[in-house]
Amino acid sequence: MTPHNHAPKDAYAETVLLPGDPLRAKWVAETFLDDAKLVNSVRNCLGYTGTYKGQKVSVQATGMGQPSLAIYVHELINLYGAKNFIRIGTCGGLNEKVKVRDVVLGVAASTDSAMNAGTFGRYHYAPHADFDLLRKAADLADERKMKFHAGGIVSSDVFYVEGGAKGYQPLLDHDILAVEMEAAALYTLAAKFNRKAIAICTMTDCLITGDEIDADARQSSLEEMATLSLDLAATL
Ligand SMILES: O=P(O)(O)O[C@H]1O[C@H](CO)[C@@H](O)[C@H]1O
Ligand SMILES: O=c1cc[nH]c(=O)[nH]1
Repeated sequence: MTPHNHAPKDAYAETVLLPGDPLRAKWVAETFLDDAKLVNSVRNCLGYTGTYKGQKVSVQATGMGQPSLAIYVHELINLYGAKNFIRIGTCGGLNEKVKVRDVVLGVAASTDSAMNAGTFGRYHYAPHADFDLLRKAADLADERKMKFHAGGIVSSDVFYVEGGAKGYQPLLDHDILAVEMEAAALYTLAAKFNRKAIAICTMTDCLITGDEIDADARQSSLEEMATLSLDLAATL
């Protein structure tokens, strides 16, 4: 038990899906898991454990931004023994080849966050996904004939970036596909504690074209990301 999580020590599975949004955690648990039980509701940052295709799986909301995610993931690793982390997020498009509803596998996560500066000093550490998870996720997406992209993303500390897409110009110039707000901290923590992590995100709004997911399509779009991630969890 911690100030952020009142679940007992054995409450979580080794594999944990991590949406930012607590209601996405609830939706995944109630829609796709068998025997889902609420294990954490501190601050309404909901966490559930159940089974998927016979495999024990958890889903824990992280809130928005790297400091918030880092609290939940640090505790999941160090107090709850979690081993594999699959972020299931939304992201903004930064590249015209990524269309609304497309899934992005975050191979590496650049960031403007100061969180790693103290740790790495003069180095610019490159937070990256686990290769095993990445390869399995890409293979599963291919099997489903899903449209996905694998490449660099940016974990931004700022949602409302000055100038919109133009505010990301150096990243646009270096083939970054999308922006979200948590993957860099997740990848860094996973590397530090020898765990596996990947961010799988659905593009909901393109900062270049202004295209947005429409309300009707939102659920079904996130469903592709959720079931791909659960199928990945079932292989671990
Ligand atoms: O949909 P989630 O997982 O919350 O992810 C994205 O959405 C939030 C911003 O709206 C940030 O947390 C960003 O990373
Ligand atoms: O962080 C995010 C997530 C979705 N869309 C954005 O523009 N930014």
